Amino acid sequence: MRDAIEKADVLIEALGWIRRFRNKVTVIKLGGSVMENPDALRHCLIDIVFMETVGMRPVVIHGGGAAISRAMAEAKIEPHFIQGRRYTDDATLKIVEEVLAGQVCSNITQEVEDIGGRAMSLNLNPQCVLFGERMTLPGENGEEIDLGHVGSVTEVDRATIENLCYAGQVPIIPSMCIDKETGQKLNVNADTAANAVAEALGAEKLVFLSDVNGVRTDKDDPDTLVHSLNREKAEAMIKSGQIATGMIPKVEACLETLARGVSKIHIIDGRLRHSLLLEIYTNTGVGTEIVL
Ligand SMILES: Nc1ncnc2c1ncn2[C@@H]1O[C@H](COP(=O)(O)OP(=O)(O)O)[C@@H](O)[C@H]1O
Ligand SMILES: CC(=O)N[C@@H](CCC(=O)OP(=O)(O)O)C(=O)O
Repeated sequence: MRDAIEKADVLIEALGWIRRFRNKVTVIKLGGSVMENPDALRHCLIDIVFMETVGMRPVVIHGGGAAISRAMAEAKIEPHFIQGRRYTDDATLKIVEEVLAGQVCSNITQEVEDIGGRAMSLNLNPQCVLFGERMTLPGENGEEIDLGHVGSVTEVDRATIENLCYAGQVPIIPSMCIDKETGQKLNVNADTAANAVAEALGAEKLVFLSDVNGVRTDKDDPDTLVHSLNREKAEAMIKSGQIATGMIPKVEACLETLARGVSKIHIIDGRLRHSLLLEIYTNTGVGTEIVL
């Protein structure tokens, strides 16, 4: 009986949060690293179906960097990353599209349906909701670094995403966009895509599900988790090399998005069972909160 009462207590604790986030959009970025673990992915998707069922409006943006690199290895193409972004030539773009807009997006959509939720894949064919333009990165001496077919999102089809949400469907969006002027498909870093969508939708929350417990001062030591990270500290950690690889675009994009009005951003461990529910529906904060 005591166990049952404790379970009911948990539901009551969630009640306030369920009310607070009812009808509010939360953008969830599913990192490729967490999707490498099918059990972890399944539990993340169960949490997302729960959120939708209790009236939240979850929107999923997914990456798939590890799966792309694997497919490239099979095709004997060496991946090349510049400041956390994949240099994308024609052959790489073809693989990115097959893996992200094809396999990964379909797998997530199918799995949400298998769990009992409703999902809609917004891959490029036939429906694209992310539009953008080719981007470059600034080099050390002020020159522009070319990344090939890599883009940044400049326009989000908000109406399509919101209509799906309000019809009880979870939109599943791969991190690719189309350049409206040229029709060219572009590879987008999934963290920057998630930030663009959160900003365009005026999301209440943006949550990154990764394969680490958050930002750490020593990237290999989970005990060095930084619970709250502001711009000054983030910039210093990037400069010193403490924040490296894929964590750089994630943190940079989060700081930009906060400055543009999304109020809550968290990086949490998608491998920790129910980390998403813990973050949203309990008083136990997990991971790193990014603040201005
Ligand atoms: N300071 C840091 N704290 C935590 N992780 C870091 C840090 N610096 C670099 N990383 C790396 O960033 C990775 C997460 O980014 P990324 O590989 O892009 O994953 P995801 O697929 O979840 O976006 C971690 O697995 C870790 O290796
Ligand atoms: C331009 C660029 O780097 N695009 C990424 C898109 C996928 C991604 O970001 O996946 P994760 O979230 O798993 O890292 C890439 O090609 O890997």
